[in-house]
Amino acid sequence: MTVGTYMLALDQGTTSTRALLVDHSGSIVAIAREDLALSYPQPGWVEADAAQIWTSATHVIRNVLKEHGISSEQVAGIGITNQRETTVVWNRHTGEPIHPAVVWQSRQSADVCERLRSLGYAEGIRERTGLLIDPYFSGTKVAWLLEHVAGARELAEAGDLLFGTIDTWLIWQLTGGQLHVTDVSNASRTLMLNIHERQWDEQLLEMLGVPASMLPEVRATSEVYGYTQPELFGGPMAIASAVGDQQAALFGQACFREGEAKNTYGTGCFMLMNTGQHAKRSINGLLTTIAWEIEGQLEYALEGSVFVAGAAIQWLRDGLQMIGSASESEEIAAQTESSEGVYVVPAFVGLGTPYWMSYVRGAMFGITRGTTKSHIVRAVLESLAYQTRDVLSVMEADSGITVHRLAVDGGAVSNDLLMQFQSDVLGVPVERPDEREATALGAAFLAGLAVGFWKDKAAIRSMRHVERKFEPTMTEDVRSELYAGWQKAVRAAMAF
Ligand SMILES: Nc1ncnc2c1ncn2[C@@H]1O[C@H](COP(=O)(O)OP(=O)(O)O)[C@@H](O)[C@H]1O
Ligand SMILES: O=P(O)(O)OC[C@H](O)CO
Repeated sequence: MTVGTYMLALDQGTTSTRALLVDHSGSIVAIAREDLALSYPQPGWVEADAAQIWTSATHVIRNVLKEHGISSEQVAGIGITNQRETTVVWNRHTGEPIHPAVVWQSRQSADVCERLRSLGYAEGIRERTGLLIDPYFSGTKVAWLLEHVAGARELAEAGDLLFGTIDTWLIWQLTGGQLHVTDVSNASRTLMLNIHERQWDEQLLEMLGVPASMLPEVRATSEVYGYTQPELFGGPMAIASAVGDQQAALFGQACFREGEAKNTYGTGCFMLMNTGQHAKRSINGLLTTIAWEIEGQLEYALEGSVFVAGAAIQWLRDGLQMIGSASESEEIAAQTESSEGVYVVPAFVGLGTPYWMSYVRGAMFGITRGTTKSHIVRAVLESLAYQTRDVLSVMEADSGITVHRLAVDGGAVSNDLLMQFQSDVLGVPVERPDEREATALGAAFLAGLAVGFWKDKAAIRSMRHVERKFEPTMTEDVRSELYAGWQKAVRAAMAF
């Protein structure tokens, strides 16, 4: 069935768009990347340019093919993976977005959330969507756009507007406006999908004031949806998967069995545990989400979402200019053996799992006259690890499964100091795979299954190898004391 030599993964993340070629052995043979600018028009708001996201996708696909002398015929299929929840609303006739993309981190729909809460919708929403009422999710962002962009409501009612998460926006563009589709994993992040019935929920749409005509068709995670316009890349390529980036990483880490979990350290930090065919309900602020649908089989996951992880390192670099590059954070943090009582709570856009407090903002504690840049940089790195411990504790409590090793991936896992501290603060070994681009691999694998590039999950699992295992070396007393300090810092930030 397969004719191509490579799978192409298009990884559209919060801070960059990347195209990667993956060969039959599961190795990434080429990467092209373009960084993206975000804007922060008001405190707590985060927006992106949807047109720039699309053009960056065309650039990286063209570049990865060109730089490696590969034609579109040599590509067996494209797997798209994307930052989730980020919302684009555009005019179906002109293709023009009516507003910048509202990024997943953005808090501008906090008032919509207050209203939904005050109307007593929390329990129903939780039950149907597996999610909570929070500005994080697309549905409240669409409601906000329809309420705040002049003329949007009328256009939406007339059927002239389309909604999409980034997968939908890219597929619509790649197919010249022929396909308006999404996959179940992305749809399950919108607050509009009933995750048990696998369809848009009319009552939820009514609650949010979103006309059904705006919504894409919901498809499986691994299937050929259509083909790219031939003129874009020198010939058509099959679009064979769309998948939310965190679910993609779960797949890329071969967490196929119930109870297998991974943690991805990118802009945010997301821990997902496969729960098989059961949509497991959390009582501690985890989300229940669809992992993927393959050959008609839906699988679910529990998720802990941390809004600010690598973004805090970018803040050190761009906001405070304390470091010259993200990787320099390791060298500077290593100048001190400990953060000496300094804690940074990077709640720039509120707190996600397990707190879900949209109005909390960041804070720093424990500063003395002796505090230096390296203490602060170290405390920021440590905050990624503490937030992960917050999530892991509730993941174990809600799933009833003890995590004996944590599989990690994402941009920040190249930081050895962070990985060692992570293992220490969890008291659990941390396993870093040789191929750290688990998100892109997951998309390539899912698309590869759809076009017969790989036979099955067993073939995929055999391609995953651990590069380095970080073992805990800290004593339990030190671990408990440090973590107690973090919990105190979070409580203080929440009280501010
Ligand atoms: N060596 C490092 N130490 C700490 N953080 C890092 C390091 N390298 C990259 N990062 C962080 O990782 C993030 C980029 O990871 P990536 O997985 O590409 O994110 P995304 O998909 O969210 O755009 C950035 O926020 C960056 O600050
Ligand atoms: O851009 P990332 O990789 O941090 O992912 C963002 C998440 O999908 C948001 O839910």
